[in-house]
Amino acid sequence: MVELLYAQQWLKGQGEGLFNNLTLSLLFLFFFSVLFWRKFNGVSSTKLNLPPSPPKLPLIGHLHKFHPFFHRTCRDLSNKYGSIMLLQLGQAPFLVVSSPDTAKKVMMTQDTEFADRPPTSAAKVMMRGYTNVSFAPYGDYWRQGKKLFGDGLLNPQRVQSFRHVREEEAALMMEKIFRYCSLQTPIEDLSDLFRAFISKTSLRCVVTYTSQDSHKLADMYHDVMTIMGTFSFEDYFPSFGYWIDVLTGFRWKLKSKCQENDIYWEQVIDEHISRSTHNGDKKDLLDLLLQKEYNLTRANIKAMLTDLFLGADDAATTLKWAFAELINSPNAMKKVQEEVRRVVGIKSKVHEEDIHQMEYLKCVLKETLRLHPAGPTLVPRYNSKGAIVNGYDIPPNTTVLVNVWAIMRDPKVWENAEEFIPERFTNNMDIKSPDHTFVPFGTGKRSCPGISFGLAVLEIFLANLLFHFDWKLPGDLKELDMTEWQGFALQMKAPLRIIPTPHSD
Ligand code: HEM
Repeated sequence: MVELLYAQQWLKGQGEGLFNNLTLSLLFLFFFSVLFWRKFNGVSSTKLNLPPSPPKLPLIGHLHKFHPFFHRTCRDLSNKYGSIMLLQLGQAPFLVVSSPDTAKKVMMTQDTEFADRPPTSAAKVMMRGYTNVSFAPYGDYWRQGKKLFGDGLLNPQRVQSFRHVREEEAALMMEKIFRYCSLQTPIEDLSDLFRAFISKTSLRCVVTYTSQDSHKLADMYHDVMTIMGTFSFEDYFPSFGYWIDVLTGFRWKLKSKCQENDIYWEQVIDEHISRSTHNGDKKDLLDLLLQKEYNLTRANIKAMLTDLFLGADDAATTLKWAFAELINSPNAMKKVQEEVRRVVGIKSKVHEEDIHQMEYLKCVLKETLRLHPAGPTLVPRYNSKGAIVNGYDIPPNTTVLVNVWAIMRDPKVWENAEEFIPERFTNNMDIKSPDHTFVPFGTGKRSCPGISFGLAVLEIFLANLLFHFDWKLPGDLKELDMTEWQGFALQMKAPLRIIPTPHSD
């Protein structure tokens, strides 16, 4: 029972407001678990050479060990049980990989064996039966989707073609901040502006024209990220968890977010179709997705659009961390501002060609992604068939978490691993290091296709923020609170409350 109380504490942290009926739910959980205990633990695993695993409890397996932050608990357990470790979370087996060598096997060498994604209740609903790219089962549909994303939006040539959109939106965000300066009060949360303007930039790249409100989109996706990261009983207790999710209100919340999302995209698509019959706008990604030859239904298209805006939210999250790290590291802030201002010189704003000369700015972003990867255990992988890794048997239908957060903070690999030191990247390390010690976007078949797009957005926004303004914390505050908050992405919990002053030189 003590263990259930631990679990209760943990679950409470996962989704505020969703667990009013938690006690009732846990009673159900206990009742059903007793019923299913024999069935799910009766399977003999004695013949298999399974990876090491901590002692587990009946019914809930290792669930009780989980502090709100998966990646931190996994790192602590891996320090004790090894860099490849099998956990049982409720009824679901999880493989946790925490060393560069084993990560390379799972993501590259044995890529095809682990190229699926696990079924999760949130992705099933939000992604209309896994018909987006990031949760699509490995196969032809996923391949076609990833290619369409590349051709229409994400390949380097397309990313380059959207340069004017990024520059315009960055300039608009600066205008907005200039207006705050005259008020002489702190901006309550600068990261709200990051999300709004990055979403708007992405929306303008995906669909050349829409009258829909992009600020609404930013808020909507922030909520989607939250609900995608909320604990679902069904994911851990597939045989009965659905009904507990109904009781807790999770299913209702999921459906209503999905409907809101649906209505938004329906309007964008309808408007796009009626407009493109009347004028000759340049073809955009939405045109491509609507082409008959690809056989995509409206539901498929909406799922794919959802994918892209989760990526935009990741970029906004990364910008917030980068900015916060700079505020807390005055030396790094001074150095990067000097670089940006030297390169831009007497021009009135940052242009993208300037960025090529901003080596330290790029180091700042890499160091941010090392310490605060948006996906600390990546998007989970899944093996539909049994596999062997490092001589261990991995049972079929295991969810695989590659703990890149732990790998990128491993003191055996990184000197002063917990400190923000952008200089460590002056060796021009690639954004995917071949030895797998630095892999914030994953590697292999399921790696992030949005790297060029995401980095281009981050660089121009950050450079502008550093060029135009000096920044200080309100009152006597010396440092920002860097406490994490885990939704679908790893976020910074505290708002970015800060005072801008226009830089005049
Ligand atoms: C700083 C920004 C971003 C970060 C840190 C990030 C990170 C990631 C990570 C860790 C994964 C999982 C990789 C794996 O499982 O190996 C991923 C997948 C993905 N990302 Fe990104 N991402 C970012 C921006 C974007 C953007 C801007 C887009 C699109 C507009 C995007 C689209 C995707 C898609 C579609 C997938 C799924 C790929 C697949 O399953 O094949 N991401 N991203």
